[in-house]
Amino acid sequence: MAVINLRNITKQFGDYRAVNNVSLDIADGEFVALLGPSGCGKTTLLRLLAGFEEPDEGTISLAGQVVADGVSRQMVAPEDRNLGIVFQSYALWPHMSVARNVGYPLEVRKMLRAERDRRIREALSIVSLENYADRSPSELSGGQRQRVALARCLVMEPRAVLLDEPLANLDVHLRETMQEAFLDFHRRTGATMIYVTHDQAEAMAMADRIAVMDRGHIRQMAAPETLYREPSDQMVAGFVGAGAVLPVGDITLQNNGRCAVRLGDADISARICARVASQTGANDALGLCLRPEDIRVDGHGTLAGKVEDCVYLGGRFRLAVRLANGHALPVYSDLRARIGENISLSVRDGWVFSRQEAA
Ligand SMILES: Nc1ncnc2c1ncn2[C@@H]1O[C@H](COP(=O)(O)OP(=O)(O)OP(=O)(O)O)[C@@H](O)[C@H]1O
Repeated sequence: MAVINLRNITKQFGDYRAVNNVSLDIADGEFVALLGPSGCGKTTLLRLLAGFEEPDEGTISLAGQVVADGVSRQMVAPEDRNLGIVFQSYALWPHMSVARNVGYPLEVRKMLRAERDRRIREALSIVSLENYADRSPSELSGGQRQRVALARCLVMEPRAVLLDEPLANLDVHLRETMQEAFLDFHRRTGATMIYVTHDQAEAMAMADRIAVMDRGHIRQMAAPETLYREPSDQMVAGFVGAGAVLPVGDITLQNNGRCAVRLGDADISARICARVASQTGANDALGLCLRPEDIRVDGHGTLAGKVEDCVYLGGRFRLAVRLANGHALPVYSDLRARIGENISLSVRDGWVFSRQEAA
């Protein structure tokens, strides 16, 4: 499976830059999610990779072969890129059995029957549908249909599998089951996978790395835990995970990549992004990202707030707390709290970063 390289890719529709100077390297066998709000350019980036769109600038290489070049206008056709594609709509033939749907791309290529049947059996087994070969797609659930679509791209032994919001049509329960199915597929095939979604939980659950996109740019590309703990800017901090980004006043640098931040009456010790550590002091360009698991409801805490909402999550409560400075903070608590109750919080960690966009 392939190494994929995008260099300075730009795609313009009229005077709107749907993809703006994007560079991206995807390793062999990696599972990468393209995550971002509606209209940020995820699907356009996937379509550029697939060959359905031509870049205005930049180059795309698959396993070292240039397949699109914005300067020379060199383009390898989608069918010659050997990429498997799974869409939101399953695009199965309703009049063909599951097995024939899966084997159809091989039939088109005139592959011999015996080899075709072997590959169909193997692909159906990978997606755990070996007992459904003779059914018609109308006799399957949405999740099973999506697994047929996965098996169909697998028989082609593609360089990589591109998935465009493949779970968007499924209900919440089935989405979780299918996340397991995709992870299992990834483990068993070692395929390079590029997965478009606007659902951060889905991206976090599956991807080795996530590229967070916003208005045509990649804001940050990192492992899910790095995006969550160390977002590079305000957009990423707000889009990935629960929590709050608060403006901070005076910041004093400490040792070991940490700093002291004044927030209301509380002094908080937080981690600080190396890139902005030189900008400490009174600085309203810096923000403090607080995640709920780093905050405790604590009679001795120094950060004061008032409970505005309390929701039972099973095992714990999620409180919406309004701080004296007017900002809202999500907090987890073992105990139920009354709406309007004054509570004190202690903060054991936070992350200070630049609120300005890096790009
Ligand atoms: N063929 C096209 N012609 C004109 N504008 C387009 C075309 N395709 C996409 N766009 C515009 O480019 C921008 C990015 O679209 P894209 O489909 O890549 O976004 P997305 O992040 O996948 O969004 P969604 O999650 O809603 O599918 C949007 O503003 C969209 O309207």
